[in-house]
Amino acid sequence: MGKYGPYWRHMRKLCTQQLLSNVKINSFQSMRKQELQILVNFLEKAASNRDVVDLSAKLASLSANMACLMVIGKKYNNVDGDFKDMVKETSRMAATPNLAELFPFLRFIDFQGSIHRMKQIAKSCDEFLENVIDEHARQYSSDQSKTSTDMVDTLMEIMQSGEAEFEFDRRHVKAILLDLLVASMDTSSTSIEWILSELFRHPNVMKKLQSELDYVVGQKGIVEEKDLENLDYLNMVIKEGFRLHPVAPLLLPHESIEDCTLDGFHIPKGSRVLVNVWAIGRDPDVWHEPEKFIPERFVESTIDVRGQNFQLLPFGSGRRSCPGLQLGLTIVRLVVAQLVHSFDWEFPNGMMSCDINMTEKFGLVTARALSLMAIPIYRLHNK
Ligand code: HEM
Repeated sequence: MGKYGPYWRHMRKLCTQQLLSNVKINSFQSMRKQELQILVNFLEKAASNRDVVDLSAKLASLSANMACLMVIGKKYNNVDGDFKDMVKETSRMAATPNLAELFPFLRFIDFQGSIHRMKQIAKSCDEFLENVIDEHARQYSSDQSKTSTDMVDTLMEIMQSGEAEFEFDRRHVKAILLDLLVASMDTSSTSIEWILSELFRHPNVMKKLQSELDYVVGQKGIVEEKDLENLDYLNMVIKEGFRLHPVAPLLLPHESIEDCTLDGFHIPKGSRVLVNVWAIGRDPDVWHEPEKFIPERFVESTIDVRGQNFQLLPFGSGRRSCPGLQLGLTIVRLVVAQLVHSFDWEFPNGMMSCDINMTEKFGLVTARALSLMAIPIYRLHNK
């Protein structure tokens, strides 16, 4: 979301107060329920056929559909293919080391061709978002009574009302839309994949979580968002998953805004600072048996993921921390709870759960290197 300053502060305030507030997030609750139900129906069918499911692909599609419905009002599956490629390419390019940052003279010859490619992508994104805004404007003029639904509607209302405290036109709307889409698409699904992978590898933890779900949710089958606050063990599982697998292992690059000294190191103002939250989460000076997945370590612990406890920072901390934390946490907790409550899981070719490959693929969002493949077994009607 750009460099820290008055512009950034206005944009951040707009995002947190208008787009990612609890009221706004709750207004998308039924959409989340509907999308999750589509996945559960698919998995029930796969269970009756004993089909192997590519959970990574299914979760990516669920999370992208939720993000696109919320931001631009249509499913990712119905968006044109060019846009999907652009989003993937933007994340890939953002994670590719750029030599021109170390050797500024290379910027003029665009040694890696990245500047040229970024300009092409920016142009295509711009065209796509212009179309999205035009479509919304057309719908609005043909149906004045339409109440605000997706985030484009909200942003256009702010733009047209002229009530923004700062200059706010189409350029700003497009910038916010792109940020929200890129930031929300892969983060939730990748977190869910890692947490499920750990649960698959730890059948005792899985059983304990299913017992909690049976007790709190019962046999009604559907986990409601209001159930989440009563699922203490689920919360521990989620924290432990984020500790071992923060999806942005180096957060986003930060910049020091004043000179400071840290552990005897002088860090001049204007330095690029990368915070290795992956290493912090596995630091043996901070965590007992850090490589092991033990949700019980959070029993009677006040450590949380919201940026107050520096040993666990999957969403960053402070003014640049993730503004989508509440939404991201809701989606991750809801989807994990539902998939664990409705199904037991087996693995293809007689593979044992302890053999699930946990290799990481480095990127802006660090995902599993190999897709998570599993066979769902519907468990509720057996009880
Ligand atoms: C489980 C899901 C998510 C995780 C783990 C996550 C994690 C993060 C992290 C680590 C950062 C960088 C913080 C830093 O550098 O200090 C970030 C930034 C950001 N996130 Fe999230 N995020 C998630 C979901 C979302 C969602 C759903 C949205 C919006 C709909 C969102 C919007 C953003 C934005 C706009 C930024 C940039 C903030 C800035 O530049 O100041 N995130 N996120």
